[in-house]
Amino acid sequence: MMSSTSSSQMGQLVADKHVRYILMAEKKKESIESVVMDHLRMNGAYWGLTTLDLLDKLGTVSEDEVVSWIMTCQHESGGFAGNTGHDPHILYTLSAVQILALFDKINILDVGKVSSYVAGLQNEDGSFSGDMWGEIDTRFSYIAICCLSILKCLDKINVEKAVEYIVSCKNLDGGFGCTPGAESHAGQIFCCVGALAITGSLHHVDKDLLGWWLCERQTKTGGLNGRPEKLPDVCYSWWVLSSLIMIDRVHWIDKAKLAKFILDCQDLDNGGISDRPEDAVDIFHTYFGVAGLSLLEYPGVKAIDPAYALPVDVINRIIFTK
Ligand SMILES: CN(C(=O)[C@H](Cc1cnc[nH]1)NC(=O)OCc1ccccc1)[C@@H](Cc1ccccc1)C(=O)N[C@@H](Cc1c[nH]c2ccccc12)C(=O)NO
Ligand SMILES: [Zn+2]
Repeated sequence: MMSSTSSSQMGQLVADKHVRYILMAEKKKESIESVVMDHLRMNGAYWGLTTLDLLDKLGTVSEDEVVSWIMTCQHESGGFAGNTGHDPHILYTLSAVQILALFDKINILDVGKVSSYVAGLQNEDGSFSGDMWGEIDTRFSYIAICCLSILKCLDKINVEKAVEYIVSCKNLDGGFGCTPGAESHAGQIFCCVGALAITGSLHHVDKDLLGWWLCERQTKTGGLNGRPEKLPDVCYSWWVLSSLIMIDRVHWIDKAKLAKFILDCQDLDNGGISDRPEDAVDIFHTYFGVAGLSLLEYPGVKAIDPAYALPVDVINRIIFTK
């Protein structure tokens, strides 16, 4: 395709190209990468649709088509699978609930059934398993708390025990790991800080100690990495930045340099954003790049809630209406 971009577009968000990239990806169901990601399709739908909404283009997709596909992924247990006919998992149940929230269609759910599926995954020690096979990870604590909060059913779990378990995963560096004693990782820190923020328990976080670990993630390129000595990656623009915002320490990083890093990861011709400059783009990094720019208040991108990972107008509609 002839390159239609001008040099002036360098350092600018080519929003329309990203919209077209996402809509094309939706259509290319049989493409190799979509087959590989087949079991994650519910996550992929959440990434693509939330990006479209952040760019104010959710209206370009057929709501009925998406919603009816989502419902074909619901299991009799109430949980959702990553694709039609696959096994239910807490990961995909959150994505399904988040997509329905985008379309203001939570009301088509049997909320009791979905919330019982999620609440049923809480263990004696307050932790959460991802599905019936029992794997435990603080990622699942976040997913359960975020999902039940959107469904207004947090009373179905033992929130105190859930918080107690998350705090038991705090490390001496102020960060959090996937289980008690596990190494701090930006992704797990987002999950634990997000869950504590939603449950009003951020007093358990040492904001200066954790803020220091997080701001140290910024490399000389302006990009953020997930652990010391690692390469920067656009998706950490979400895991690290949303955590810094939730603990009020975002002024400790250079926001302009981070925005430039994200913009330099765009494919200016075909749309999409990659994990780092010159790499192949994918839906996952396109979402986390646009969401990162939203957290940086980039012009033309709607505001996203750092804890719920949904547009602020969607959260306001849920939290402030009965
Ligand atoms: C399975 N995934 C991953 O392992 C990615 C791989 C990666 C991308 N860039 C560097 N590595 N890593 C990843 O998601 O790590 C984030 C994370 C967050 C919290 C705990 C553990 C890991 C990616 C898919 C992927 C695979 C390969 C390349 C690009 C995307 C993925 O589906 N991640 C999921 C993990 C996840 C699902 N639900 C969550 C809720 C909260 C936090 C994370 C998730 C995600 O971020 N969904 O929104
Ligand atoms: Zn990444």
